[in-house]
Amino acid sequence: MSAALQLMNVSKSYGDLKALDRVELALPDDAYISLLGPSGSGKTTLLRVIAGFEEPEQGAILFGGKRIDGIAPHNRGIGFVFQNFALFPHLSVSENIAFGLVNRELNPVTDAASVKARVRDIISLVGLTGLEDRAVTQISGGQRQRVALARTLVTEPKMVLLDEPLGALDANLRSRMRTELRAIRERCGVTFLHVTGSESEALAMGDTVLVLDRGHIAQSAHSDLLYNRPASPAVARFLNCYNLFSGSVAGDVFVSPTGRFALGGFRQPASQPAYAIRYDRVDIREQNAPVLQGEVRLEGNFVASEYSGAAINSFFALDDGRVFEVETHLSRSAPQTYVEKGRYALVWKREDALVFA
Ligand SMILES: Nc1ncnc2c1ncn2[C@@H]1O[C@H](COP(=O)(O)OP(=O)(O)OP(=O)(O)O)[C@@H](O)[C@H]1O
Repeated sequence: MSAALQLMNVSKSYGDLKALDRVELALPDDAYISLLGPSGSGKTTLLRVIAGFEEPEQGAILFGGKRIDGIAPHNRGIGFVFQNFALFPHLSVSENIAFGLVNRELNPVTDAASVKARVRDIISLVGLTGLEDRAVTQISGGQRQRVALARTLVTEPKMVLLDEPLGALDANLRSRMRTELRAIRERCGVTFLHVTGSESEALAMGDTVLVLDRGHIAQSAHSDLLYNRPASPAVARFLNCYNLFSGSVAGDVFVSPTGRFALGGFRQPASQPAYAIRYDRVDIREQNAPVLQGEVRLEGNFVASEYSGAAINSFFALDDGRVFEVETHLSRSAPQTYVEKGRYALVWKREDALVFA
């Protein structure tokens, strides 16, 4: 796996604020990469530095083995798709797509027949055939998204950066466009680096998911690994599928203000000790149900449930006031009803917990 893009020790500050802090990164050729992080973690800044809209004050950026920091954005061979699509409202679908090709500084394509052929190919690639002459104000949000992508792809970039590309679409369309974007990328074979604040989008789309935390890469891993083995409590928190407790390890017990949990699960070295149990690894039982060998138990009062189609998420108030979440997949059991404020046992297997210590 060759590294198409490499960032070495890259930092970018705005005044006293370190938006990127010594970022180290190597992205492969021909892959879909998701970049996940909470608001303000530096995702957009990282894209802008790679694209050349911002220059880092420290470090080096290599693309295809050559240094590109200091080179103008349009000479980097990297395309950028903006969240709001940034289309020209007075131009048609094909005119929008042709614009970048005809007007680019480096190697503009001026021969009308070549422009037409390339625009036609790219329109077919992104699935817009039949809409060539339509004004971009008269197409749907998903179609506008494709025009924005086509406008970038027509210039044959070697990598495409997408800043929250599905953010402007409604939920239905967003999930359809996930599959579409992946399919388009596979057809054109260039690396997509897709910024998102949504953990489900990042996990669903990325061959690799990068997690950004306060300006540095907290983890870079395949979706599966990231989900099952977050590298730090911070990554587990962003994934929004773990109940997390801080505390410390004492022998074979994790001691937290909420309770004492017998250890037995995976241990991940970390500077901040924490205990994490995934929402979907917890059983909800009657308060007096027996606890089996190797199980860990907490008690909580039922607050509410939220139905999300394939699963139900139930929320319990623990005795220290914290909220504990349990996800029950409906393929595994019929929906249960719980008594409001009723007291229940929340039970999991020791080996299902992750311990950061
Ligand atoms: N032009 C700027 N001037 C000053 N501060 C900036 C500028 N751009 C970004 N920042 C700050 O840098 C940090 C990182 O911002 P960035 O936009 O990269 O985060 P993000 O992860 O993309 O956030 P969001 O998901 O909310 O878009 C934030 O604290 C932000 O306020």
